[in-house]
Amino acid sequence: MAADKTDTLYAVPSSLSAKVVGSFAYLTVRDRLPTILTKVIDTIHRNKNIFFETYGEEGIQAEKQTIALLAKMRNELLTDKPVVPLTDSLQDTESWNRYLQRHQRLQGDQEFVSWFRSPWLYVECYMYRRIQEALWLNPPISDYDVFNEGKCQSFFESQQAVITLCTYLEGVKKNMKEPSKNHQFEHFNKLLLVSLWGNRCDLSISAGQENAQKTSPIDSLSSLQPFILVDDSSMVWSTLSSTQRPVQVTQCRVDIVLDNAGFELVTDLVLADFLVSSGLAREIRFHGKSIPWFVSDVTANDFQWTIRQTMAANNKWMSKSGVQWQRYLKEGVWSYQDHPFWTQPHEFCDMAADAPDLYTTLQGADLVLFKGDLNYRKLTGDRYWDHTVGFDTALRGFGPAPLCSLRTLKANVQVGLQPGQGEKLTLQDPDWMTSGKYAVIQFCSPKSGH
Ligand SMILES: O=P(O)(O)OC[C@@]1(O)O[C@H](CO)[C@@H](O)[C@@H]1O
Ligand SMILES: [Mn+2]
Repeated sequence: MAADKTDTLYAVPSSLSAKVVGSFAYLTVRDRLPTILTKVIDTIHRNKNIFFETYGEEGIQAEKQTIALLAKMRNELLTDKPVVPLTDSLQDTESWNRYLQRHQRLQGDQEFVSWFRSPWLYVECYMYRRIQEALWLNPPISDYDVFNEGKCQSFFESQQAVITLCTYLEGVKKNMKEPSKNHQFEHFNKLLLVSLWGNRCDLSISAGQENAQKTSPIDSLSSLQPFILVDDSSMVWSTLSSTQRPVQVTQCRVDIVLDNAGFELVTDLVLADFLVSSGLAREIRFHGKSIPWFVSDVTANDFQWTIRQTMAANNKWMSKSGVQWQRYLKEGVWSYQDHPFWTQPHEFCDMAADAPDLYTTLQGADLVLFKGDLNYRKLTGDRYWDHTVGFDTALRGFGPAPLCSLRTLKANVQVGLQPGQGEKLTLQDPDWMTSGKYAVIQFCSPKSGH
C-alpha cells in the first residue's frame, strides 16, 4: 500500500512488463533492445583491428569471446529464455543476483524470471549490466565503452546549440552584478527548461540513431511550453531562493542526478554554472553512472571528456565556460560521483534499504534534480499508476530531500496529472507518453509531500 499526503491508502499497482503484448514495454523488449544489442555487437566487431593493434592476439580473442557472449544474450532475449545470474566479480554482482532471487520469489516457482514476463525496468537494466559482464569477462577490452562513439557524435552534432547556450550564459553572467529577483527567476526558468528539453537527446529511445540538438535551445522554449504537462518550476525556484542568503553565505547544495551525455550534459553544466554564479547554490554534486548505461548515459569519462572538449573549443564563450567548469571542479564547488546503485534495477523507494550510504548523501542536499525518463520510471517504480495519483504517493516514501524530476516522457508511466488530463491527451495524441514530445517538471518535498 502507498499513502499520499492526506493518508489515503492506494494499492501499489503491478509493474510495467513485456507480458502485455503490444505495450511499449513489449515493443521495447521485442524490437528496440535486440536492435541496440546488434549495434553493440557491430561496434565491437568494427573495432576488431584496433583491438589487434592495441593488444595483439589477446585483443582478437577478447573481441571474439565478447561477441559470443552478447550473441548468446541476444538469443536468450529473442526466445524469452530465463534471466540468469551474473558470473563476473564486479562489486555489485551479489546485489544483482540477490535481486534476481527476489524476482524469482515474487514470481513463484511456476514461472522463471524471463525477459517478456518479468518487470520491464528489471530486464532492461539487466541487459545493460550483462553487456558490462561480457566485456568484464574479456580483458584486455574490459573497460571499452561500446557506446562511446554515439555519445561523442551527439556532442559534436550539437555544437551550434552548445555555442548558443554558452553565449547566453555569458550574457547572463555579465549582468549578474545587480541581480534583480525577477531577472534572476527569468534566467533560472529558461535554463531549467533548456535542461528539461535537453533530455530529448537520448540514444536509447532512438535505439542508437543520432539524436543531437539541431535547433536553438533558447529560441524554441516558448513553442515547447504547451507540451509541459506538469510545471512545478515555481516550487523549485522557491526551494532555491528561500535558502538564498547574500552570496558569500549561500547554504544551498543542489544534487543533479544526470542522464544523457552529449548535449543534455552541457545543458546540465550550464544550469549548474548559473546556480553557482547567481548565488542560488554554494555547491553542486553531479551523480553519474559507474558503467556504460542505456546507450547515452553519462559516465565519469564522458563527464571529464565533455568539460575538456568545451575548454578546447575554438569558440570564445564555450572555452571560457569549460575553463570555469574545470575551476569549479578543482575548487570543490562542483563534484562528481557514481554510486553503483544508479546502475542497478531498483526502484528508488528501495534506496534507503539497499543503498543507505547514497540515501544519506542525498539527504545532505537542499534540492535533488533527477534528469530523464529512466530516473522517473525508478522514482515511480515503473508501475501502472492512475495518472491522477499524486507524485508523493508514487514515490512511496522516497524523499531524501526536496526533489524535482525534469523528464521528457518516453515510457507509459505518468502520475500527478489533473482529472481528465490523461484521457484528453490520449484522444489528441495516442502516444503522448512515449513520443518524447511531452515533458514534466515535477516537484515533491518530503515535508509538505508536494
Ligand atoms: O532516461 P532517458 O535517457 O530519458 O530515457 C531512457 C529511455 O530511452 O530508455 C527506456 C526505453 O528503452 C525509457 O526509459 C526511455 O525511453
Ligand atoms: Mn538516458
